[in-house]
Amino acid sequence: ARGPATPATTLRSLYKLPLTTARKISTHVAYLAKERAVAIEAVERASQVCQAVFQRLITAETLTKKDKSPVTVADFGAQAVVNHILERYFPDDPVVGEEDSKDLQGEEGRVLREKVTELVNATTGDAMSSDEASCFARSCILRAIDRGQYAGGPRGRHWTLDPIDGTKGFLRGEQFAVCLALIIDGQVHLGVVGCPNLPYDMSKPDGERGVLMVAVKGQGAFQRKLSADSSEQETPVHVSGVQNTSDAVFCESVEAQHSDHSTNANIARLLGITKPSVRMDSQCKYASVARGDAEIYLRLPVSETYVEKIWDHASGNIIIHEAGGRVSDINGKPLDFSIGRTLSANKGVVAASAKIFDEVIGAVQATLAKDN
Ligand SMILES: Nc1ncnc2c1ncn2[C@@H]1O[C@H](COP(=O)(O)OS(=O)(=O)O)[C@@H](OP(=O)(O)O)[C@H]1O
Ligand SMILES: [Mg+2]
Repeated sequence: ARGPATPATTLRSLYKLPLTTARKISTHVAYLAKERAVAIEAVERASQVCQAVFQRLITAETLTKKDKSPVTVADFGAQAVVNHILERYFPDDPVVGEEDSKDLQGEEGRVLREKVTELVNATTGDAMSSDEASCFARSCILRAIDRGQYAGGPRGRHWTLDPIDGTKGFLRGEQFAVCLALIIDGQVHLGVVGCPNLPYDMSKPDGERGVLMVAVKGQGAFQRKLSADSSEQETPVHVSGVQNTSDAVFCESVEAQHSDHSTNANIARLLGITKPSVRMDSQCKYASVARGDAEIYLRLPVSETYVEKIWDHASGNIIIHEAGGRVSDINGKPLDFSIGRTLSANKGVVAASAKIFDEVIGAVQATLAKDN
């Protein structure tokens, strides 16, 4: 007698495949399929929260005063939305998130808490039941944000979230990203980066903006239009085919405190690079290398004491690998996501297409040896 239909038996009858082949394909297709879909939904919703804040709260006045409060509202709102969606579908998965609810608590946090609650309800109202919405209006918003307090580590699965990566870029109306990744036994298995201000096609820099990039271990990296409906096509992305480093473009942080521009420039010189660097905030730099807009991402540390955070690199790391590139620290050591909330075993970050990666690390090492 026939048993219930499984993904494998469905594929076998659909495509007239031998069962062994259908089984292989079905495992491949199904691996983290639910996590992938939920992560995309969460990043899309959080990106909408950020864009709503940008439109409503950022004014000429907040910019001239260098007022950071709009980004604070968006940061908390985006983390609340992502954590809420993750809890609904994966209640047992802990989250390592950048924010905690301290600043929203008690009488002192009341104004900010009300702003965040109002924002989340306005942007996600249609996605929430009335019970959920009224829960958000009470205390659930704080609880959702604080689901991000997990310590991380080498065992089991956990998510890591940067609700707004590139806060300064966000305030300037330039590049920022919503970044969500799934880490299993210390390795990144799924990464999503939402880049609301990144042109969809770099050959048309003034064209449509908003890119979502996604990668699952072993399945390649893809981009789609942010906020596209789910039937919209995803297209695979690949790193650049440039073989000669002198033809390469490199990208780096906008902020000189986050990455050493002068050391980056010395490395570029050694590689024969003549084109100016592309300065861009956030993990959009990883997305740019993944789809071949640039060949190299250099993040040479400025401070001896700063330790990189896992949420600033996890999604970008898997997207680069799945697009055919490589990522390591400045000594060529893979980024170690198994330690906890930080990348304490690594110093700095270098990402490049696989063909030129060894040469880039060689130039990084030679430059550092000369400087010391
Ligand atoms: N000292 C120091 N060194 C290195 N990195 C630091 C440092 N201080 C902060 N950060 C982290 O940098 C994140 C943003 O850096 P980016 O390179 O992505 O953007 S930027 O161009 O520098 O704005 C930024 O992420 P967000 O806070 O999410 O914007 C920080 O986590
Ligand atoms: Mg960040």
